[in-house]
Amino acid sequence: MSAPTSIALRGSYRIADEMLFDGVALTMPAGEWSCLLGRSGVGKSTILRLILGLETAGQFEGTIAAGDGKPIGGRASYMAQSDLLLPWLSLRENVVLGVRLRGERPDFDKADAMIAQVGLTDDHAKKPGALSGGMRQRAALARTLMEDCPIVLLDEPFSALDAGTRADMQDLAARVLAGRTVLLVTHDPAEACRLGHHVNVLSATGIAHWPVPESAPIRGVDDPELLHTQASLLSHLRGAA
Ligand SMILES: Nc1ncnc2c1ncn2[C@@H]1O[C@H](COP(=O)(O)OP(=O)(O)OP(=O)(O)O)[C@@H](O)[C@H]1O
Repeated sequence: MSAPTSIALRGSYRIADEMLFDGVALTMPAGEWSCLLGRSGVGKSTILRLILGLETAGQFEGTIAAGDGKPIGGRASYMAQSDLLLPWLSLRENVVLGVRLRGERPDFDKADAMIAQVGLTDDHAKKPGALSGGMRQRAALARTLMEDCPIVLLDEPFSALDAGTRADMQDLAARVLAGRTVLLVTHDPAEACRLGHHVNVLSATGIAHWPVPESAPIRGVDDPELLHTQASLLSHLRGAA
């Protein structure tokens, strides 16, 4: 993996004549997890797509740049809200899809180890249509974690999981993605406070930086400071809704 880099996005975004957000300044420090929260429809997924250089419905005015000055495309992996699993491929073939698309030889030992870590060994030969929503999300997570990219953008990657599995998958992602520049979009204040080196709340008028506990992520689910921080963040989000 090449060295991680910081990423900064500054600007405004409108759809047709409607301003969606203005005066946004989002910085993702190199090698750390930045979390992005905000009410539904405020533009969180749009920000991920803008960073990746993907098409969006509106127009962005501003700058998006990596700290090392190099292009972002080609060194970022992306887990979208929809799992993007190909229905005609087995779970195992879906997990190695990125490698195949680059014309490289899949490392099936690594893929099988990742499938085991997301708890899907017994299901590796099934097609996505035979998996539950949570199983599909774990398969998509395994595919994302297989990629050896220094920049990782995750759009609600744990939203379909039961509470216990969610905590396990957070632990796994934190371990596998340590040292990478990660942007995690989530609606869950507990998740953001557990995983984030930095927590950002997006609104129509900009980004608020939420203070995180002094302990380093990933934080224990029963860390008292974590519980206090996530409660005050939830109150803030309710007020902002
Ligand atoms: N293809 C599209 N055409 C028109 N408008 C769109 C399109 N995609 C998104 N939008 C609009 O852009 C705005 C931002 O959408 P986005 O998906 O970025 O929000 P979000 O904050 O990620 O929402 P959520 O938390 O519900 O996933 C929304 O108002 C949405 O209606």
